[in-house]
Amino acid sequence: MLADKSVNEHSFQVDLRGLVDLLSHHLYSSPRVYLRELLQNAVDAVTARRQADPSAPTAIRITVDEAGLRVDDPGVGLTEADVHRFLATIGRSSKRDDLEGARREFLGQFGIGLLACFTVAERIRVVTRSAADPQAPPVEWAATSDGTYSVRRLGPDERQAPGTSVFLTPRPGAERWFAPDLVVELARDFGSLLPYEVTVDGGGRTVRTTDSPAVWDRSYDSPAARRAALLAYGERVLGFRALDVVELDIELAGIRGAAYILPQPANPSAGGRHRVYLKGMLLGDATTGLLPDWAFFARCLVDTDTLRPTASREGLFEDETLGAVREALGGRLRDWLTGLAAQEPHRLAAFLAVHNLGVKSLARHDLDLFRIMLPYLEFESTDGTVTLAEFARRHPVIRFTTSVDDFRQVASIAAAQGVGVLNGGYTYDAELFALLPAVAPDVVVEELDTEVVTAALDPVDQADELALAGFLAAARGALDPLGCDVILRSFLPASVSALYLESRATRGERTRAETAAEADGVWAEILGALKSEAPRARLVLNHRSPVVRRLAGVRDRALLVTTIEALYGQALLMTHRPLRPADVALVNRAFDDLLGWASRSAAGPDGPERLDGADEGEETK
Ligand SMILES: Nc1ncnc2c1ncn2[C@@H]1O[C@H](COP(=O)(O)OP(=O)(O)OP(=O)(O)O)[C@@H](O)[C@H]1O
Repeated sequence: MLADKSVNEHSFQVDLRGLVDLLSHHLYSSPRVYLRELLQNAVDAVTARRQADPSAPTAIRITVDEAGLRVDDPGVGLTEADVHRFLATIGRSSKRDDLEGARREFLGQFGIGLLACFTVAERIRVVTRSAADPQAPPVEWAATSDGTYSVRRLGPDERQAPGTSVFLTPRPGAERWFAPDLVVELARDFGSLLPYEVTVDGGGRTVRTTDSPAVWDRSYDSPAARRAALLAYGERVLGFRALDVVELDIELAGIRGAAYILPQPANPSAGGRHRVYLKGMLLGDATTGLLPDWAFFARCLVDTDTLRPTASREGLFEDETLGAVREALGGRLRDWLTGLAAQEPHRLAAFLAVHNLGVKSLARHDLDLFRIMLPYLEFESTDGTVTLAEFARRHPVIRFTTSVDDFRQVASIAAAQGVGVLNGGYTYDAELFALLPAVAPDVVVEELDTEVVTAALDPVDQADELALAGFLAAARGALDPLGCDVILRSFLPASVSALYLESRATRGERTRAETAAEADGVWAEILGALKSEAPRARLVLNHRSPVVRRLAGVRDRALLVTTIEALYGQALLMTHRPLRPADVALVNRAFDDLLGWASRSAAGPDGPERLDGADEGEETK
């Protein structure tokens, strides 16, 4: 193939000022990271020197004065050629030749970190002398934020010891980032776990800002002392006294630290926010992705040397390693939970009192855990708050509703008849009930059908039914247009006069019919075609109720209708469901009429008889 002579190869042109601005001002969320980048370079330089000379000094010193800030490290330093290669070339890093190896050893890797200093400095000056090449003279590199720099070879006496000093001159308006107290705070926040001692000189005092080895790497007299130290450390750094602390030590992934169990319920969708250090340097205190979603009840404080940072060093890079670490840490928390269940049930109970929801969420995906937690997880039921194990012992068939409304509708009635019902209306509960046979094969679980409740109610004697025949006929006539049948049963508690029962199919059909009535054209046709023969709703009148019994003696048909409408309304209200407009109108009318009756009977001298009298009846409608 002949080369196309009209095609010219070009290199990208870079607007240096724009690039410096982009990297220094827009990559990081706050200028405070400038100190982290300086510390990181100093630590990496010391590490690099100690690879060749394990006895090399390690102390890093930060000095703050009127001129600005200075960081001195006794690290590997740079030759003049290194300065041109690494300091003057954006995106080139000495720490990346052998990428995987470098990642394990060094904190930096992208070759852009130093530019973060331009967020607070107008000038960066580096004076450095190589430890690798003792004959090489010291060099000075000075750069300004407009993207220009100069390199100057220094005399051998201008810097004798190998290592590097970085000087920052504050940018006008950014002086507050150089206040000694703030510098101490930043050095502590980012670098308290760094492996080499860091001190800050400024404001007339010298402060050591490193606090290594980390609290989990120290030795203690007893496990109790260790636990107390971990808890105290968590309280100081995270700001809360944890319910419990779980040590995290995953050697393969180079992870050390602890998970602190939140003392208050956490929002499952908020995502875990963890304080993560990479090789002793703080990555962030709201780092996400470290634990599985279900473990939202824990906040971690960990140091790792395998996970990778994003370029801004403010988050974890989502890769396979992070996925594996997440799984391993999740495993640790699960082991802790199962361990508590087996050995310290009182502590488990305290945990569940706060984090019931998290554990339920987890148990849905983890049958082993569900089995272990079965004796401890609590649910609302007609027997009160119970564990599933307790409930199964009392009820051969476990029945549950899938909504809180359904539960309220039947709970007291079912309980009075001895039918046990669990409320599956709360988050995750119905899912767990349905999973129950998978962990307890001899348990029968059924979603509650209103038929079951009806069947549990005692039928009444024929004679009693006959005595109320007039009332029942009036009731059926009044409620038929509302799609509701009327039946008579005898049940406890006697204080409930009427019960409104509606299966889910009935409710669905009712919603369909209402929508069809409002819809027009094609929709009305489609909804019409979906019409089904769902069982009708039922108003179950309670023969044990004194109110219902007394109705047998009422002759006035109008009053009977008003009363049945009032009972229907009362039963509907007990279901806690939204009322249809037709129901609201009916309930209002019924209560108005009842008030009318009551006021007339109270006003008249022989009022009570009037309830049975036909003369006033017409006026009630
Ligand atoms: N204190 C120092 N001592 C020796 N070399 C240094 C020092 N500071 C910077 N360098 C050199 O300058 C290079 C660029 O530094 P820079 O901070 O911009 O990037 P990095 O540390 O390599 O990566 P990152 O962008 O992830 O921080 C480094 O790779 C290193 O070779």
